[in-house]
Parts: sequence; C-alpha cells; structure tokens
Amino acid sequence: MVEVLNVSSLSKSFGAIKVADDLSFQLELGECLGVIGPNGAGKSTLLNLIVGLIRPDSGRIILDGSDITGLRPHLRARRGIGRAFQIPQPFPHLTVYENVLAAATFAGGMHEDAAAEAAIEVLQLTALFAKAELLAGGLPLIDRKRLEFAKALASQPRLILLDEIAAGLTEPEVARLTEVIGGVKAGYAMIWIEHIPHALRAVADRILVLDFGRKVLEGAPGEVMDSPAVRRIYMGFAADDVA
Ligand SMILES: Nc1ncnc2c1ncn2[C@@H]1O[C@H](COP(=O)(O)OP(=O)(O)OP(=O)(O)O)[C@@H](O)[C@H]1O
Repeated sequence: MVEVLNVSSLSKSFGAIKVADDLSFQLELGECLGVIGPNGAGKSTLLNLIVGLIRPDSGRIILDGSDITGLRPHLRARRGIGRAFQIPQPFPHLTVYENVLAAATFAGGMHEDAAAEAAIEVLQLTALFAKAELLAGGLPLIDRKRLEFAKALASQPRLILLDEIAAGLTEPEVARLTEVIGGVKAGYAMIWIEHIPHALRAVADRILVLDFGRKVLEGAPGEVMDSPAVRRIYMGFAADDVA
C-alpha cells in the first residue's frame, strides 16, 4: 500500500463558522474517497485547503510523505495535485487535443513529444480520441466533463480532486463518465465530491460524510449510504430513494 495523502487534525474557521473541524483521513494510491454532506458542510473548502487556496488554522497535509501545508497552490500543483470542477472551463477556441496538450505542457510540465504522447494517451483513456480535432467550445456537456477530467489527468497528478463533476448530466451520461473515472482510478489517489449516490457507490472505496466541517462518518460506500442518519440528515431523502 502506498500512502499518497495524509490529512491530520485539519481545522479552519471563517469567523464563527467552522468549515473544517479537526479533520483527519488518509488516502492510498488507487483509492477513491467519496465526500458527501449537506450544502455548506465544508466539502469544497476541504478541497481548497488541500490545493492551498485556503490556509488552515491548524493541522497538516502530507502529500507523498512531504508536508505541503505551507506550500503555495502552484507549488502543490507541481507536486501532483490535479482538480476538475463542476463547470468545465476549457479554452473554447482550441481543439480538444490542444486543450489537453496545454494541460500536459503547462500544468504537467511536459515538453513537445512527451506532452503530445501524454495528451493522446489521456484522450484515449477518456474516450475523447475521436473528438480530438473538434473545438472544445462546441462540445456537448458530457464531452466537456470528459475534457475537464482529461485536463486533470494530463497535469500528471498523483492526487485528483473532483468537485461535483457529474452534476448536470443525464443518468446515462453519469454512467458513461463514471465508467471513465473508474477505468483510470487504479493509477491515482482520488477525492470525489458528488451529490449522486450511485456514482460514488460505483467508484469510491470509502465515503466520508461531512457536516459543519466535521467528519461524521467514514466507511465503505454501502455501509455509509445505508446508514439511516446519512439518508435522513445529510442527504435529505428517505431510505428507499437510494439505488
Ligand atoms: N472564503 C470564505 N469566506 C467565508 N465563508 C466561506 C468562504 N468559503 C466558504 N465559506 C463558508 O463555508 C461554509 C462551507 O462552504 P463549502 O462551499 O465548503 O460547502 P460545501 O459543502 O461545498 O457546500 P455545497 O454542497 O453547497 O457546495 C459555508 O457556510 C460557506 O458559506
């Protein structure tokens, strides 16, 4: 087992609001940690703490054995943290290939042939190869989501952070995106915030439940999703709604 991320006793408050409250968890290579919790629970804040956009009040973040708690965001990115957002933001006037190539070059620090090879490999992994020459701005939402994920992969990450990447997709599209994410996860450590329970069930190895910045529960997806407390309090639906 290779530990990629170790978060210990991470705390952060904005004024009187605790957005991270003594959070600790670990993540190994090939593992996907799903993160759920109600609106305002601190899920995006956790990712912002990990990428360095927000500094914690206390606690430590260790990536691949090195303490990155004090590092600035661009230096953390260089250590191998890639992020994909809910709203994809490709360069619309560049092709799909050029977008991924730009990520491999500028975020991944690769040059010429190596960047081109990496871009092609990522396009294949994300089922975008056939669309490589299309302009990113004209893609349907599912392909823009794939491209968002492809750009994160092209940045040569060890740790991939996914922030509600499946939001806004139809059911069949969620399944297609989930297949892509599940297909590559063995090579990375992943944290995936998502409000779609069955997407997390399909890919996540563990699920961490946040509320008011606190870890309420962490465990196997079935166990966590089937917990009456999670169904009622944190996800706002009744037991029978979960597939
Ligand atoms: N920069 C900031 N300054 C002050 N308060 C903030 C800041 N960023 C986040 N917050 C507050 O921290 C709390 C947690 O926000 P966060 O976006 O992390 O929640 P979330 O779990 O991701 O919610 P959602 O599911 O709605 O995206 C919220 O109350 C939010 O208003």
